[in-house]
Amino acid sequence: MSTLSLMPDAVAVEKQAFRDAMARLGAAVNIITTDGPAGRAGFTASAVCSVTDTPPTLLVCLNRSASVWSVFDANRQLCVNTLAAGQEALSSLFGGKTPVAERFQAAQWRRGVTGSPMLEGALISFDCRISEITRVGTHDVLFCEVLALSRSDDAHGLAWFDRGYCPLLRQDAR
Ligand SMILES: NC(=O)c1ccc[n+]([C@@H]2O[C@H](COP(=O)([O-])OP(=O)(O)OC[C@H]3O[C@@H](n4cnc5c(N)ncnc54)[C@H](O)[C@@H]3O)[C@@H](O)[C@H]2O)c1
Ligand SMILES: Cc1cc2c(cc1C)N(C[C@H](O)[C@H](O)[C@H](O)COP(=O)(O)O)c1[nH]c(=O)[nH]c(=O)c1N2
Repeated sequence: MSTLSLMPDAVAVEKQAFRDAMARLGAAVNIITTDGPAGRAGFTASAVCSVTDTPPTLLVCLNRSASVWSVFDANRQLCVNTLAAGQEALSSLFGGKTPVAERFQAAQWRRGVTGSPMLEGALISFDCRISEITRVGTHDVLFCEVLALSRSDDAHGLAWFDRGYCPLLRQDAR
């Protein structure tokens, strides 16, 4: 077992060391979608977490160099579709360089209250308005107020861990 010691006088952690470290944090896999005046777009994100329940708010980190960035920035509404086990191919499609129309052709969608595409068969979908955006380094942190929820009760979860997909079994299936 190797140990990486963090020296008190360390000035910076290299980008690759940071990514290698972050690869050890398992996270849910989400397809973030939007539709509105600037058009429809979607991308895969693991950088999603709960902020507060009053008002119900989560955050999504979006790289400003992503082709979809300007669409999210203009529409100011989005849907976080958390993937279920078995939806790995959709994650790869929305996480690659595939044209946006092709990404959406691969699944069934309906409209949430904001008009953003909600994924049929998602583990859970959070339909949101973007309440605030903060710039940090290369990314925008999108704070999203949750306006509506839609869930699948029978599906198992999916995690991104160690640069690969891992199914997450619900308690009653273990
Ligand atoms: N937060 C993000 O922007 C983010 C998160 C996960 C994956 N990705 C992208 O998906 C692809 C595959 O990722 P991977 O996990 O197989 O290997 P990787 O080595 O690129 O990333 C390992 C981990 O580092 C973090 N990370 C990667 N790129 C980042 C970035 N630009 N900003 C902040 N954190 C970042 C994520 O937690 C990721 O799981 C890469 O192109 C990566 O950039 C981006
Ligand atoms: C598993 C996984 C997880 C993430 C990503 C990829 C994958 C495969 N990507 C990258 C993101 O999905 C990708 O850059 C977009 O699809 C935009 O790509 P284009 O610029 O449109 O080709 C990503 N990007 C981002 O800005 N925030 C994130 O949290 C994540 N997380």
